[in-house]
Amino acid sequence: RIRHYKWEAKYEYRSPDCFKKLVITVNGRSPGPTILAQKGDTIVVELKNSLDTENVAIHWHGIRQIDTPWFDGTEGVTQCPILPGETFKYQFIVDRPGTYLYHAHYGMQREAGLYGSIRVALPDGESEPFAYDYDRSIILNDWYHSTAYEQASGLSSSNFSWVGEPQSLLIQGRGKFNCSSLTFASSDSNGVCIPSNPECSPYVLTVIPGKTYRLRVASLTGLSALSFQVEGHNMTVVEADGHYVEPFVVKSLFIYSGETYSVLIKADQNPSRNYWIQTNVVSRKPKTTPGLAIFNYYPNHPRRSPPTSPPVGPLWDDVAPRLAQSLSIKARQGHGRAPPATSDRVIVLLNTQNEVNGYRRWSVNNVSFDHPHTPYLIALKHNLTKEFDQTPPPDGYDFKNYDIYVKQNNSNATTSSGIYRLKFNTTVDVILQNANTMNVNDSETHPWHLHGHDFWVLGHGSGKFDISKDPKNYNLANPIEKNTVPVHRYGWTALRFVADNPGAWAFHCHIESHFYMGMGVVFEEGIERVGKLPTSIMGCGASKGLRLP
Ligand SMILES: O=C1O[C@H]([C@@H](O)CO)C(O)=C1O
Repeated sequence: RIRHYKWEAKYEYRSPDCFKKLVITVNGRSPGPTILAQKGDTIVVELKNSLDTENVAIHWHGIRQIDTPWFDGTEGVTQCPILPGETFKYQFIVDRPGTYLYHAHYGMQREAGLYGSIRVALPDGESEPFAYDYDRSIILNDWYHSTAYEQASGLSSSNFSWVGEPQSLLIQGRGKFNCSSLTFASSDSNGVCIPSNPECSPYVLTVIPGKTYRLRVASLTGLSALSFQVEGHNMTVVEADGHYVEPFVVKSLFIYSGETYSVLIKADQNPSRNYWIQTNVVSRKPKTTPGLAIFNYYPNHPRRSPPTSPPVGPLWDDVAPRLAQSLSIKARQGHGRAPPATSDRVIVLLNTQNEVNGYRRWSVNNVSFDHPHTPYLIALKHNLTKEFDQTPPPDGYDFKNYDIYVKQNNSNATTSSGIYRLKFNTTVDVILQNANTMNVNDSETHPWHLHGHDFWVLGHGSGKFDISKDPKNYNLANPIEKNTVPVHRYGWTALRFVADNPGAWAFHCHIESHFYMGMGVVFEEGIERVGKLPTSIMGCGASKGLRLP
């Protein structure tokens, strides 16, 4: 079946957390419309860029784009940006059931509000390996009052200015900023922040007592790692990034930017009242008040505040329960695909914060990523070797001498547009190695997202990865497949994937500012197998004058 969508991306004034600012909407909404499809469907999105003075591109997060690597929506990697006034047609197959996302993938544009859900159902006649009565989706986000341009300019200036902590947390596009904390006097009179604005009334999830809900929870935060809880209710985790999870029960779910989970929640509490849905920041010292929504037991009034105070989430600086959750996520019995038993290549990626020529950057193996203006896919396919650095970045770092626990001076970092070229159909292990930042006693959580693939998560550990020892403890029996995974503070995460999807694929930290500051790489595989590129993705850099056969 073909599912045809006509979308228009536009800047509009909105007050998602009561503070009025320009938001990118899709057909008037942020989050945008949900794509509802069935496995095997073809999705066609005709996207009109009505941003007037700004380019756009949309990434279909978690969709592998098999046979359509040019519609991955990653500006600079798989396509040229879509110019103002133009309409671009994305067309791809959703080949797997599950919970996915879409969002802008141009500069720091995702932060402006262009994002939404993709929900792919099983084919007719097939059913999930768990039972539920109703299916609901929510996206968690963090929200800044500064624009993506202000943030990007601050990050890329030699007089570095960090984006800081977000002003609020949004649950399905709704949050609450404390308007009275605004310092400029005219705020209320000119309508910049109005606490009673219905746009910032809390999201309400209405449930029928006794019924079980499949809640698809996703995070697209710009910065924050989150904990998510429904007051007084347990959650059974059953899906992660489109794969069935061996069920486990949590009181709070840790979720990192770019991840999706399905949890089952039974409305089995006292039905005469409502409950809080709460999300709060973990891993960074929170300066943002928790986000709240209402878990409304029908027929209580949906706006009736729960009689209790919102639940308190886990301690922000306690890494142990987050690592424990990461280790609990395994493929559901009888459902996972087994990974290859061995790999052909091991790439260790050291994650560091660096100073490069006076600019604050993030790097992997001391190389800070800087993508060119001719998209890699086009440059590779058409042999435009001058368009990016032909020297690949290193497969490792100085394992012996690098101390991941200390603040380094990192004077040796460079920027590069070089990419990893993978032999087609080989098995690749990637070890994400975390380290100290440029501040003493500081290491951050980074959620890494891979385009074009799912990977098996073979292990997580604390400290420095030891190649002679740690692979012996890999989970090869029932590893979960995901497309986004965190590397915890001072820890490591081991992944395995098969380079079997011809194209050029970004792999990057899903923290918007970190990717912008160079925390990413690109993998190429099987470029010779990529079919004729559509001309619609061209028109920038050296693809402008390209003479096509
Ligand atoms: O990239 C970052 O920069 C700041 C801080 O390290 C600047 O000193 C921070 O918290 C980040 O995540």
